[in-house]
Amino acid sequence: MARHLSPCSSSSTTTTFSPSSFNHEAHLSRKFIVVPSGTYSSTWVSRIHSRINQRMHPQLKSSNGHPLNAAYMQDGLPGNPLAKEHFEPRMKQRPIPLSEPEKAESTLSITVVGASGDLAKKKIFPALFALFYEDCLPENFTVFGYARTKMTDEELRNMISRTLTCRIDKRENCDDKMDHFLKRCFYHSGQYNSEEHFAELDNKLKEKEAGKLPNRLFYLSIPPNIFVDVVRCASLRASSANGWTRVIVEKPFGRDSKSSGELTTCLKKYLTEEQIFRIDHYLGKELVENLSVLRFSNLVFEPLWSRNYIRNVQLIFSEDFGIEGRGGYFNNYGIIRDIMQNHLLQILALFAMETPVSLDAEDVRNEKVKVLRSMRPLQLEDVIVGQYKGHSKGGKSYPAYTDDPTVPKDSLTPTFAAAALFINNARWDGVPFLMKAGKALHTKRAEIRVQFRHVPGNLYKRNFGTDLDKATNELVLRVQPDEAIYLKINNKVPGLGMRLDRSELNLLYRARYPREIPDAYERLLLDAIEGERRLFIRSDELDAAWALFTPLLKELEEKKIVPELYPYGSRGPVGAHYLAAKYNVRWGDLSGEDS
Ligand SMILES: NC(=O)C1=CN([C@@H]2O[C@H](COP(=O)(O)OP(=O)(O)OC[C@H]3O[C@@H](n4cnc5c(N)ncnc54)[C@H](OP(=O)(O)O)[C@@H]3O)[C@@H](O)[C@H]2O)C=CC1
Ligand SMILES: O=C1O[C@H](COP(=O)(O)O)[C@@H](O)[C@H](O)[C@H]1O
Repeated sequence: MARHLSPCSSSSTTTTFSPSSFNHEAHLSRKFIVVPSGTYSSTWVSRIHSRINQRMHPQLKSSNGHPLNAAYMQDGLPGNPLAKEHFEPRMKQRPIPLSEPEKAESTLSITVVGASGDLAKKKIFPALFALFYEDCLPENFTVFGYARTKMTDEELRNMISRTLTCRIDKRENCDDKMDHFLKRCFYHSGQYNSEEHFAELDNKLKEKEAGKLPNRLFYLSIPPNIFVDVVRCASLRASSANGWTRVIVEKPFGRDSKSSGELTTCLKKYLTEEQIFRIDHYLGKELVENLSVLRFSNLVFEPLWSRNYIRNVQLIFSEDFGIEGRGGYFNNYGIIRDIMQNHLLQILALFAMETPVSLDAEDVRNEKVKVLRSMRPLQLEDVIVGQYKGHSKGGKSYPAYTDDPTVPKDSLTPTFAAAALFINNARWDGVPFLMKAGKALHTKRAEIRVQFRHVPGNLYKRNFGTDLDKATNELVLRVQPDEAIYLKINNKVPGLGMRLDRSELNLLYRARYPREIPDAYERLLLDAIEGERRLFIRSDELDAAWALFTPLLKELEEKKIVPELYPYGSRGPVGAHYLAAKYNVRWGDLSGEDS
């Protein structure tokens, strides 16, 4: 039966051969590939082609520019329990005979550790279903939930089913797809530090894998204090015997340079760097992915991408809700660690990096690290912090941060911060990169704003009035909501006179691409499954990010800097305006002129 066109397939054509009699692993092991006859879908064909390419041309890229399953060739470096020397020969191009398990069909098991939690329910299971729905998961896959909560398989399925949704354009077979997906979901209850319980999980996984080549992905959707326990137990008792084993680690990766370094050291007792996928879900967002495309594939942008033409860059994150019971985590971290040190800094690095040698993960991450290591140390006077206070509006009252039962009454933890950062390199010398992140503000939004310099000797400056800043071009990448890329330009108002206007050249995603945009977790899960690391954080990137923020965070804490209070639902503390003004910048999101 032919399948629907999937985003995981590159074309909708149908090719002919018989799936039932075709063992693609066995075919990959042959030097010459014979395609049997029969009817088969393009999805499967493209997967097979990918596997053939991986085997014969390890440097080939998939159509989206990703290296094809690069990690499949790199995983399993020797020296720890999860390392599989078995894979070492795959790194070399030579016609070696495959072992029996390699010849067998492979399976994928995804274990969501912390399956009873908020992130698992809200994001991970729905993302896995979306991948299944789009035919992006391998034929043989199993999803396991693991947590301490006692639950049956059926109860897990009920829990998951409440948050599954189908892509708008394919609703007709949604229920069937959900049933199929849920049948592949299982649950194992266990402690996070029990090798015995992970050995039980291993038995269940083996049962489902049924002797096929097992690849295993663990998603650590748990609080950070139990990361190492889980990695130890999983690596010793539940790693794949002869396939790959990878671990996705959720943030926070420590709370400063020291704790992050310790975490990395502990994880590396059990995992190689190649097996660790540190997730920053902002890197999986559509508009963040598009940042490099916009810059490197349009001649009109790249030449302008420097201090010569750019006045300042703004990275803005705001949420219109408060902490809402997450104080146990948040109060120990604060907004700088929660958003700036990772999400916004990652965007900054992508924005400012030099052209990488290629789109390979290591080439891109090398360039990002260079930017991070070129950052000027952050000064306390270039940062302002805030905390939301209670507020009543329209008969409704909104709580202060310290009203939350999970937050200590005397907490100084910032729920808002703004900072001016600089990159000490030739391209960006003197250009302020302003970051702003806050909870309980007037709007939910994430965007990248690029304000360009004035036009020298502008012929039309008389027509702009006194505020020439208002006449400069501004490029905005609205990451969310309502994804868009727009460029503010000056144009003439039609008519006989010479009146100038500000307009937007607007690529509004919902107008141009009516299809639903995949969630960031979908992209990142798929990448981890394919062994693509470009959108995951390498340990030296992490070190550089912490090296930038740790001294500032220490100073804020040691000096007990009191955050400026701002009302729940407001535009944030006024200090953010003064900070921007210090560098002749106005926050673009507060200008009120965007459409
Ligand atoms: N929620 C979100 O939107 C985001 C979360 N993250 C990160 O993802 C991870 C998971 O987040 P989230 O799902 O919100 O976390 P939860 O607090 O919901 O925890 C997940 C599961 O871990 C177990 N757990 C919770 N606290 C403890 C504890 N103290 N000791 C042992 N087990 C515990 C619980 O399962 P059980 O009791 O059944 O064992 C819980 O269901 C965290 O690292 C978080 O920082 C990152 C970005 C966004
Ligand atoms: O990592 C985090 O991100 C969320 C915001 O993610 P988004 O995709 O909804 O923008 C934030 O609420 C949370 O505090 C933080 O830990």
